[in-house]
Amino acid sequence: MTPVLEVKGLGTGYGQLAVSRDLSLTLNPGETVGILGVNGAGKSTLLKTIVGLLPQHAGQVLLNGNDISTWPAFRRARNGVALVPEGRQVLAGLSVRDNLELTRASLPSRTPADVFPGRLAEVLSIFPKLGERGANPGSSLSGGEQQMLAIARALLIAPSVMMLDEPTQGLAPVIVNMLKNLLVDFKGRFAMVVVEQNSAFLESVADRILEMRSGRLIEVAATEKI
Ligand SMILES: Nc1ncnc2c1ncn2[C@@H]1O[C@H](COP(=O)(O)OP(=O)(O)OP(=O)(O)O)[C@@H](O)[C@H]1O
Repeated sequence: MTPVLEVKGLGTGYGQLAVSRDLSLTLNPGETVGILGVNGAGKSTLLKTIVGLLPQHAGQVLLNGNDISTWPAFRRARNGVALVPEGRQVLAGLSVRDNLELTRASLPSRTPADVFPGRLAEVLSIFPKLGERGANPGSSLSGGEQQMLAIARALLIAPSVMMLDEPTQGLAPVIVNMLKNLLVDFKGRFAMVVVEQNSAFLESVADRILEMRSGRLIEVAATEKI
């Protein structure tokens, strides 16, 4: 089976600063991998590098066997690499509807006109609150609703791999539970990489858990207490 995502010997960092030197990660279609690690370990840097928001220092990123290392972020998104960023990154001054509409630009240019509205209807059926609040500014949403909006945007590109950066951060336990059920529901439809500090959450959604230590990814048993 060709992995949906393969990261080989990846070096990440900012300018002269190296964060990780030799990261490897293989993700099979539909697989969910969790990544734990202390603050500053380089988890967000890894996700941003995979989606093309940061230049890689070394190594390769392959999507369905194709080397996408030199592709800009928009091309990776058009080919199904989605990021649900840390802090949601909802555009506070735009309406909920416009936050969703912006994702239209992330679809390949030859996408038939009826595809986006069809996907939007499907996404709003998963998150009806976003439809009800469509005209309201992004800033009016609660933390949990903003997280749903961030996930909705990622779903609109029909991801083959969705990366979620600390999705439970700042959410009430009842919302974390809803989020857990949502991700469990997504499992198998597309691959996911979930970066989290909440190991119990990862244990309930991930097929396997890796820990980032000293710039490397180390496999840990799903049941091991971190
Ligand atoms: N824009 C930046 N410029 C320079 N260094 C940065 C930048 N962003 C992060 N770093 C540094 O890169 C390292 C890894 O940060 P990163 O945010 O990837 O860690 P993380 O594991 O995601 O931690 P957290 O859980 O706190 O988000 C840290 O030492 C951090 O200070």
